[in-house]
Amino acid sequence: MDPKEVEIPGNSDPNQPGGRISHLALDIGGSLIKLVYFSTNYDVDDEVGRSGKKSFGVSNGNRDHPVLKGRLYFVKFETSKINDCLEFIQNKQLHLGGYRHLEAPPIDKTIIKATGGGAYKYADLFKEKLGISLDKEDEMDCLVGGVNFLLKAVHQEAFTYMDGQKEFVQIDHNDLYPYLLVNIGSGVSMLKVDGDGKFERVSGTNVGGGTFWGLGRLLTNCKNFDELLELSHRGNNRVIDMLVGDIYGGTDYSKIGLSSTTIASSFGKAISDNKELQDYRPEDLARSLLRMISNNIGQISYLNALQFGLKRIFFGGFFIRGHTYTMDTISVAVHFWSKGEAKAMFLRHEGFLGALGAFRSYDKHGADDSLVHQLMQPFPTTSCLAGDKICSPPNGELNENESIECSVYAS
Ligand SMILES: Nc1ncnc2c1ncn2[C@@H]1O[C@H](COP(=O)(O)OP(=O)(O)OP(=O)(O)O)[C@@H](O)[C@H]1O
Ligand SMILES: CC(C)(CO)[C@@H](O)C(=O)NCCC(=O)O
Repeated sequence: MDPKEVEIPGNSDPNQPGGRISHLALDIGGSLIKLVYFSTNYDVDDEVGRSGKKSFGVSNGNRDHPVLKGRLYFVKFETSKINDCLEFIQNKQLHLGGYRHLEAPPIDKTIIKATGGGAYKYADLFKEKLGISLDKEDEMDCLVGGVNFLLKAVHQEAFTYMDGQKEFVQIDHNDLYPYLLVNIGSGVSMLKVDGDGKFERVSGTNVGGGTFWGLGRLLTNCKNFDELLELSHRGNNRVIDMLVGDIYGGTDYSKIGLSSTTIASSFGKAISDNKELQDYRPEDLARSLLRMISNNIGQISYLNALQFGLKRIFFGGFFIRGHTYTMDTISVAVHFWSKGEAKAMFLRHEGFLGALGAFRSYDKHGADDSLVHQLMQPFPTTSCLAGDKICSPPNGELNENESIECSVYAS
């Protein structure tokens, strides 16, 4: 794209008098649509500028673009409710926050960065309903771009979770690579990341978040994902999982390092209990299912980390949902299989990696890493609650309905 052919317009944000929205990016996945957008109350920022002038190219002397100070907003919708998402974008006029091809025919003039399979599947719908074109960015590129951005720019983004203890991880920018990124969406992608834009998708599994939600819904009749998570929180997996102790008469199988409480076979008790589905409590079914899927992903992740000699594994994707039991199970699996050698880490903005990567790609043609050049500690806001039809996570760990204070360059 020739920078001369485009402009990034600002438009009014009805929720923020005088606010301007200058960028919107989408990640349209198999289960969820994620939106990231930037909004500012200020016009061109005076404070950061040099020589008392408006801040053109402030922190990067090569740039001759104004700097806008404002906030990044994070919102999500279920993909099956894409019409709610279109309505939200329309109501807030977010679709004007892309870039414009000045010479394109009217229907192709406004362009929004988008990633995920839905950027292909729903391109015509976006054109028909909002009159915008989706500029497709590769999903894996965006995931890696999103994580690297978060790890470098956001204070207290990554943390470990084990035995009920959450600890933020200090990221050394000079010692970040290589690492394994495990993105648990509907399906799971595993990427070995060696640098910014330097990565390989080394593995994946079809047993992921979609499997948990899909099977869980069938087994428990839950009506939404958070209800299923909430159920799992209250359940006891031992009711339905077959443990080593169930097979070994209550004792450990210590010769091969298995304690009596290790799950020998997920859902294994169902073969001999002589019970029907309705005889099990939905709580216990949900717990066994969550544990089975989290364990499996933890183990495959560890095996990939082992194969490529990686000690750090970052887990992202909306399956995790900041849910303590999920994180605990994944961490224990990684710890168990790696004998404490590898470390599972989680991300505060876990579900927005791809959308953030797409957001960053607006700056592809600019200098270095300068679209979002200044970030502060994220803190909660209520600004985007109105458009989000999805409840907050059960443990109150907000990964949506949050904003990050930041600055962007506008063309
Ligand atoms: N409110 C929700 N509704 C549906 N699923 C949810 C919700 N919250 C969390 N999830 C979980 O998150 C998963 C989707 O995660 P994510 O948005 O990262 O992936 P995706 O982009 O939709 O999938 P993919 O990348 O495979 O296309 C769901 O499959 C489900 O397990
Ligand atoms: C197909 C994608 C990449 C779509 O996001 C994801 O759902 C996934 O990685 N699924 C796992 C596919 C596999 O590697 O078996």
